[in-house]
Amino acid sequence: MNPRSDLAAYACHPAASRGRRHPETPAPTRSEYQRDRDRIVHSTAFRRLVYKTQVFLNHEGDLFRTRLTHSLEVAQLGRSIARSLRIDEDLVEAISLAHDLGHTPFGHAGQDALHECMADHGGFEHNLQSLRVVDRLEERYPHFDGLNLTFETREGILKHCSKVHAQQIEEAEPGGVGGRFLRREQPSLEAQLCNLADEIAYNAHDIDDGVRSGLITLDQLREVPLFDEYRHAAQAAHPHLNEVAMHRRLLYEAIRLMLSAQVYDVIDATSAALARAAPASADAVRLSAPLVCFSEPMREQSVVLKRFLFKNLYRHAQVMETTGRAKQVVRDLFTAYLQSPHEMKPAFAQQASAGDMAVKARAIADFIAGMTDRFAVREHQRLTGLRLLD
Ligand SMILES: Nc1nc2c(ncn2[C@H]2C[C@H](O)[C@@H](COP(=O)(O)OP(=O)(O)OP(=O)(O)O)O2)c(=O)[nH]1
Repeated sequence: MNPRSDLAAYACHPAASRGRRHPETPAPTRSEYQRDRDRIVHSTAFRRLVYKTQVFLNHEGDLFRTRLTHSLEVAQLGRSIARSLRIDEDLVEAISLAHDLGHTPFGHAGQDALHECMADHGGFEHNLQSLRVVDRLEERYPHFDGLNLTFETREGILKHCSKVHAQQIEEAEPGGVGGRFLRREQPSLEAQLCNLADEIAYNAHDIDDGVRSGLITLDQLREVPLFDEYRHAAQAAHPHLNEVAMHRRLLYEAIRLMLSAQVYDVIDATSAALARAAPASADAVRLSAPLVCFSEPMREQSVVLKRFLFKNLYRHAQVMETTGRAKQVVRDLFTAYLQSPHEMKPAFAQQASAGDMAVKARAIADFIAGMTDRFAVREHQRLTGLRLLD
């Protein structure tokens, strides 16, 4: 091991990685986690994120977040916190950029519909699918499937996992990334940080996209104390932002202040938790509760913001209406490929015809999950003659 003085003892040190499933010669100039990050950025699944829904369907507007811009924002927030905590920024970046690779087209609507279609075949879950993408579905290297990422990046990607799935992963890969769910252990600090950065990022950008879309208003946001506090701070510091023509800048400034406050809060609360727990190694952070955390008041405020977004944006009638049509597209695609697997790309068609019903269903789920929104819409039109989404 080659300890790096910029990293704390509790950080994941790349030279002490638990390694890759297929051994490879180390890169001459890059750390193992840099190499993971680079593999993710060059993957096909990563490029597809640009045309995948975060909340608003991809065709609804060019300026809304997509899974790609969301992942970049998570990486940005994660890296800046990681540097302050002296944990590995490259690992945080790799996990952040890969955490949503398994998302279906049409965001939560697509995932829910695919989960229903797969009810008799083990279901569908985007976290498991993200791992499946980096472990199996990417086809880029001569001697292995997937990207052959390090244990630490793969473990960070698998944010949630049921006991049943964890057991299956553990049987296939003893001592692997499923084990911590069976032992009820937290992952590395880098992975813990990505989970929180994900939440901070989407809470902030969904306010921005929600107001941009007109589905929520600045006035409504008065009921969210976290946002309201920084809106008032922005108005007090810059009175000209009260003019109606300046309201977009007011929104940005309030979000900017809110983001900064959350970042500093995580740094302070986590530093205090680390000081109390005093973990002497990367393994010593694997406790039952996360060490990367908000302070209690910030956590409570963040929950209020989340609830507001859920009620007023994610369950808005207009979002629900497109959600219904997006689910129909996914269900119809699944039915069409079940009847005619040869309509899929050859690799998936071949897979579907090579096994029993469960193998066939999984091949169809993999094919659909990999689609971008617009590819799914076009494919649906080709197979059904209907255009449900424009
Ligand atoms: N349209 C819609 N969007 C939702 C819903 N629930 C969450 N979202 C939005 C909020 C965020 O922009 C994003 C977060 O979803 P993710 O799938 O990335 O995170 P989630 O916490 O559901 O899963 P995760 O813990 O990351 O595995 O999706 C929903 O029911 N409908």
